[in-house]
Formats: sequence, structure tokens, C-alpha cells
Amino acid sequence: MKLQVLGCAGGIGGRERLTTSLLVDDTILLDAGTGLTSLDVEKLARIDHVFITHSHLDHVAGLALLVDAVQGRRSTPVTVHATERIVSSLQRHLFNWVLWPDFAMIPDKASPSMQWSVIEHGATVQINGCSLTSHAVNHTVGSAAYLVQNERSGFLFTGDMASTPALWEAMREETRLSKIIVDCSFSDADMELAARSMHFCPSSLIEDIHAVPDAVEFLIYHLKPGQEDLIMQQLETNGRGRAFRALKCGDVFEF
Ligand SMILES: Nc1ncnc2c1ncn2[C@@H]1O[C@@H]2COP(=O)(O)O[C@H]2[C@H]1O
Repeated sequence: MKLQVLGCAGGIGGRERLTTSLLVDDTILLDAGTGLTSLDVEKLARIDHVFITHSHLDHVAGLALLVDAVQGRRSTPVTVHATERIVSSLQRHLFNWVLWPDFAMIPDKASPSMQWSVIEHGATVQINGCSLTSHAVNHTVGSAAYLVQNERSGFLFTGDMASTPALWEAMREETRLSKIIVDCSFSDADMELAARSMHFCPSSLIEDIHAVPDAVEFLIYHLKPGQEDLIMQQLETNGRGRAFRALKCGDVFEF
């Protein structure tokens, strides 16, 4: 299983320019931020499944552009997986014919460019030897993390999140888990803003993950522009010996 980082920034204008989007084996996308814009149209047309963590624009802007770009190039709809709350938010607020056309009706309802698939927390979808399991995380209502695994190993992508003890408890059972891509958006100086906007800062992340085995590698994503070095420095200084690495656009991992 190949994981390609198309975008991982917590905003625009910082060291990493593109927002959250991860590509698995060319056909499965996790979140559809502006990172998706780095693919050409042939590669876009190969994406069969999109899993959405939550409905914030920096994670879904590319979804609107994707379903338009690939229409007429695919024989089947792009399937968009998310919790019921996220699906209904996207239908109501994005694909509502005002912000963007409803591509679940285009070119016609019988053979549309996209289709919705509700995946509730705890459910697993199997796609070409990959299993993707949704886990509840504390961010906006309905937010999900995805555990993505093949028969050998795998990774957890938390999406944006704040403290969620049940997630780390669930991960203790996952013996194939080798990497966790986790939000750490703000430095400790912005601890209150992190709490208000339901993100981690270094101290809250370190506290939350204290029981996760050291063998699991933490890759930090969603660093807010301009705070990248400070956040990584605070993680390193206060991380109780745990190694953290900043995720980068263009990173590729094999599982
Ligand atoms: N209560 C708030 N006060 C100030 N900024 C906020 C607040 N809530 C959200 N934000 C910002 O709005 C952004 C929305 O996307 P993010 O969750 O990536 O990061 C969020 C913060 O940067």
C-alpha cells in the first residue's frame, strides 16, 4: 500500500503550501484539500473513493473541483464516504447549487459524477485489499479519523482533532499500526485558541498520547503557517523522549 502526501498544511502561506489531502494507491483519497490540485486530470480520474474527516473548507475545497474535473472521464461515480452528519453538511452547504452544483445529480441522477456513502464511527470499508475504519474524534460534529491497513501494516490519519482518549484506547488494540498522522495546529502560546477551535497544541497532544507505544511513529500535520518550527521545537523539547516528525507535501510511505 502506497501513501502519498498531496497536502498537509494547516492553512495557506506557510512552509507547506497545500491543505490536507492524502492519496492511497492512486485510487483512494483521504480528505480533499487544495493538495489535490497538484494532480493532473488523468490522475484525478483514477480516484474512485474519497474519505472525508470533516466538512471544513481546507479539507473539502478540492472535492468540489474534483467531481467537476473528472466528469465525462469516468464510467462510474466517485464515491464520497463520511459520517451522516458530514454528508448532510456537505449536501446542504456546499453541493447546494449555490456554492457548487449538486454533482450527485449531474449529468443525471441515474449516472452521476459522485455518490455519497455513509460510514458511521466504528464501521470498516474494504477496498482492493485495504481496510478503512472510521473512529470518532473530538473536532467539529461528526468528525472522523481513519485507520487504513493492509494485511501487514497501516496508519491512522486523525484529521483535525482535540483530546479524544477513546481513540488512543482503541489504537492500543491495533497491532499492525506503524504510523499516526496527527494534528498539532498551534504552538503552546496559542493553547486557548487551540482549545476553542478544537485542535491540539504540543502540550495537549503529548498528554493525550502518553499511553501510545513509542514504536508507533508520529507524523505531525496541519501546522499553522509561520508556527511550524516553534510547534516542532516544543514537541521535541517536551515530548518525553518520543520522536515527532513534520509531515511534508510529496512524502511517500509504503506499508
Ligand atoms: N473561536 C475561534 N477563534 C479564532 N479562530 C478560530 C476559532 N475557531 C476556529 N478558528 C480558526 O478558523 C480555522 C478553521 O479551520 P481550522 O480548524 O483549520 O483552524 C481554525 C482556526 O484557525
